[in-house]
Amino acid sequence: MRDYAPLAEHPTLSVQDLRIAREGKMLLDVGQLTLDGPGPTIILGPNGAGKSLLLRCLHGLIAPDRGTVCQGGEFMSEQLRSSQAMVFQRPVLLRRSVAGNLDFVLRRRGLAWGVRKAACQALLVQGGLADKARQSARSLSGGEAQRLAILRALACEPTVLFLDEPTSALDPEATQEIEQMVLRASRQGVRVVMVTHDIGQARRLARDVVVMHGGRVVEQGPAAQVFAEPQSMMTRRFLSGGLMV
Ligand SMILES: Nc1ncnc2c1ncn2[C@@H]1O[C@H](COP(=O)(O)OP(=O)(O)OP(=O)(O)O)[C@@H](O)[C@H]1O
Repeated sequence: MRDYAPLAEHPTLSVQDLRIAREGKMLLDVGQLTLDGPGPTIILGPNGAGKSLLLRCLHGLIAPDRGTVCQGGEFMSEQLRSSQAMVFQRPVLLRRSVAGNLDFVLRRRGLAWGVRKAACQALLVQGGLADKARQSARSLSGGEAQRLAILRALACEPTVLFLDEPTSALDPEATQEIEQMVLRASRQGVRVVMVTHDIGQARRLARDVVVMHGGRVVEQGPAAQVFAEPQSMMTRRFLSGGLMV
C-alpha cells in the first residue's frame, strides 16, 4: 500500500512581488521566487531573516501586504491551501491517543472506518509509533511527538509539506528519524519546503536552497552549487559560520 497519494508530483510554487511591512519596516520583500525542482527545498538564513514569514505566506497563514503566491500555475485558493500541510517547531497535537490524532485527520477526509484503520496502521508503522498507538499523544517524547505531527500532516495526503525548524529541539537520533521521514515524503512526490538554521541538515536534505537575509532572498539554487560556490557574500558568511548583522 502506498502511504499516501499526492494529487500532483512536486507541484511548482511561485511568488511574485511579495511584501510585508510593519510600522514602516520592510520585513519581507521577495520579488520573484520559483520552487520547481523535485526538492526538498531548504530555506536558510540567520534569525529574523524572514524565513518563517515566507513559509507562512506560502501556506496562506499570513496575508502579504501585496504580491501573489501560485501553486501549479494557479493563484492560491482555499482548495489549494487545503492540499498543503505545515509542521511547526513545537508539535501541535490533540489531547487524544497517538492513533486518535491520526484518525481525527483521516475522519475529516471522510474515509470509511476500515480504510481509516488501515491508513492509520500504515502511518504508525512508517513513523515507528505502532507500539504507542494507544498512548496519550501528550506523553510522547519530543522526537516521537514531532514524528506524530509529521504523520498527521501526511495523513492529509498533502501536495506540499512546509516544515518550520522541526528538529531544532531534538537530539541527533530524533533528528535523523525526522530527516528520513522528510526525505521519504519528498521521494513520494510531496513538495517539501523546510526552514532550518542547521547548515549540516541543509547539506543532508536539500536539493535546492533559498538563502534569506533582511527579508530578501539573497541566493537561490541547487544545493550542491550553492554550498560549493556561494555567489552572495551573505551566503558565504552564513555558511562559514560568520556573524550576520
Ligand atoms: N506579526 C509580526 N509583526 C511584526 N513583526 C513581525 C511579525 N512577524 C514577524 N515579524 C518580524 O519579521 C522579521 C522576520 O521574522 P521571521 O520570524 O520570519 O524570521 P526568521 O528568519 O524565521 O527568524 P528565526 O530564525 O529567528 O525564527 C523579524 O524581525 C520579526 O520580528
